[in-house]
Amino acid sequence: MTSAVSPTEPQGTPSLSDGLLHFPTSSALKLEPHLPPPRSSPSPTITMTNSNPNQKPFVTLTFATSLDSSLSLAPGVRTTLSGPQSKAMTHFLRSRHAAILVGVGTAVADDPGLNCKILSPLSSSPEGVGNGKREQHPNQPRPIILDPSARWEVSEKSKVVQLARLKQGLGPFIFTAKEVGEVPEERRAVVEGVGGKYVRVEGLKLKGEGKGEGATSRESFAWADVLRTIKEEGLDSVMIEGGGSVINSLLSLEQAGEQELVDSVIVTIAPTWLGAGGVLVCPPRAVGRDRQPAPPVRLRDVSWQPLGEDVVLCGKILR
Ligand SMILES: NC(=O)C1=CN([C@@H]2O[C@H](COP(=O)(O)OP(=O)(O)OC[C@H]3O[C@@H](n4cnc5c(N)ncnc54)[C@H](O)[C@@H]3O)[C@@H](O)[C@H]2O)C=CC1
Ligand SMILES: Nc1nc(O)c(N)c(N[C@@H]2O[C@H](COP(=O)(O)O)[C@@H](O)[C@H]2O)n1
Repeated sequence: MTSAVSPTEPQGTPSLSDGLLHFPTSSALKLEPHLPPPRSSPSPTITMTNSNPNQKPFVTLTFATSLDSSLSLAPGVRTTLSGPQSKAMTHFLRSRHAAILVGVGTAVADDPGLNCKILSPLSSSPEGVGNGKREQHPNQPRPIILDPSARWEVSEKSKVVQLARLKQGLGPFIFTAKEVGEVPEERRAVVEGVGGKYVRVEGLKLKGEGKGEGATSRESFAWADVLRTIKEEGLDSVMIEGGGSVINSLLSLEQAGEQELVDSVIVTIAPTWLGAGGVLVCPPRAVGRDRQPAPPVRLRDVSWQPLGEDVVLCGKILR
């Protein structure tokens, strides 16, 4: 971790007095080959459904990791890994995606804002000399929370709700296996009151883990169903931020060569070891038909960009 920064403390950013972040154009240009096409207009408050729902959205897998592949010190502990410059990079990515997806574990642990705090390009410089005003970027991503059993106790106090109320972000779409009528009425009212909604995803599967005594099962959507639902909501691109269970389940599909869902991978690597007990990015190793380990997943078209004390790795999954 950086010299003066505690990983569990909120960290300083290259923000100006109003909290807005600046990401230099020169750094943004280096990311361009790894991004979806620019969004033409700000996200509408009411999303239009897509006329061609059969394709999937552009999928960017992006997260910040330590040198020992940890996303956080422990499950449920919000942990700062990105330094100021790479944090600004993440918020730039948020301006370039129609949606941002996290699992309910992250929503509960982090109470995230899931908005974009990048300065509007109309402000044209950190000092705001463009149109003379300093404004937040107009392209806000739609927060999506994967919450099959609707366990997230979203309320007026949730950061994502507060930001949407202030028009500094969009209301969340909560992907659940529940019928909308089964979701507690007060939570539904909060979410719908800021332009969000509960979205029922079909095709929930029970995944068994372990055998015999102590075996558990957990509910999981097929990723193809999640992505199709995102596209049907009129959202053409999604950045998948975490946490561990979301990232590992997505990577395990790529690892097994079962499905090719991820278009781009953008990882911030921070110069720190979080130690044992963290939430790891470590997908299960794929096994071939002969029961031997399958070739591991690798990135191609790789680029590395130092940002402050971190390095940002971009690539595409080698097919
Ligand atoms: N460093 C970073 O960039 C990030 C760090 N984090 C950290 O990760 C930790 C949370 O990670 P986890 O505990 O693994 O929780 P998680 O955020 O991955 O959520 C797990 C839950 O999401 C749901 N889920 C996941 N995959 C699903 C699927 N295919 N279908 C349906 N539902 C699905 C399930 O309900 C599951 O219990 C937190 O400590 C958080 O701070 C989270 C995001 C980014
Ligand atoms: N890029 C990045 N760097 C870190 O150090 C992080 N801890 C995270 N976490 C992700 O960002 C969310 C919190 O940020 P906001 O409140 O939404 O601004 C958190 O929930 C993770 O998804 N990311």
